[in-house]
Amino acid sequence: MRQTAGHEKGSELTTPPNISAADEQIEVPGLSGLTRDWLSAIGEDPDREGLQRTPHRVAKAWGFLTAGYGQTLEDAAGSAVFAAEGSEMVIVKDIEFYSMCEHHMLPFYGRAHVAYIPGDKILGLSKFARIVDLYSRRLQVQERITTQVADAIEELLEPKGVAVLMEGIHLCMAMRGVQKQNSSTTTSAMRGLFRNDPRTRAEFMSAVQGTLRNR
Ligand SMILES: Nc1nc2c(ncn2[C@@H]2O[C@H](COP(=O)(O)OP(=O)(O)OP(=O)(O)O)[C@@H](O)[C@H]2O)c(=O)[nH]1
Ligand SMILES: [Zn+2]
Repeated sequence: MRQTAGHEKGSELTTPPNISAADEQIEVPGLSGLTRDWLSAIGEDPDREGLQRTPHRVAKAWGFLTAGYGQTLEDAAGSAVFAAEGSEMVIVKDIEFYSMCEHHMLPFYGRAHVAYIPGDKILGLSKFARIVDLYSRRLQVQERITTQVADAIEELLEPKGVAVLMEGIHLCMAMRGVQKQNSSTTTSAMRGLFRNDPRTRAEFMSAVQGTLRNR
């Protein structure tokens, strides 16, 4: 796996390892040359004015879109595990995500909803979004992101239950291939009480229901 250090980060190595706007400036090594070839392969002239800087822009954009490869769960969320303050369900909903499908390298995007029931530990709220980004910013399938987010929360918090629900729109199904503009895909991972107790699952589903696709 590519590491952040391979991104020619230079003096920025001292900055916190969170994904930030600075990551956008880091080119994936070697990608600009490949992008030049790609442009030629599709019949473009990589030297025409509008495309001259495109290989570098693409290499930077992909540095951002795949920044998750250079991060660990500890980097993303390890600093904000605290002693529990209660044992009621916590729901962080409407976390937008953007990812790239591993089959076509085209975007899919949507919203993630994450809930857990604490055991002895709780997590800083922003870290749920950081965990979603950590696993979205790679080549992915939606099911795997969903499972990885649930696994990560279990690993960090050992909670009584975890629920992750993701709704995604896949451009590989809209702008090419089957060309279905209105379909969306929902994936879920239910663990512990969310799997075993129908009332807990129902409480979560009703909390996130209104937010599902209506756009
Ligand atoms: N399960 C799953 N499938 C996905 C995801 N993203 C894209 N796909 C699917 O991956 C499949 C790849 O199918 P293939 O038949 O190998 O590729 P293809 O000929 O380009 O397929 P079409 O998209 O049907 O034209 C397609 O059905 C995509 O819709 C995802 O996140 N999860
Ligand atoms: Zn695809």
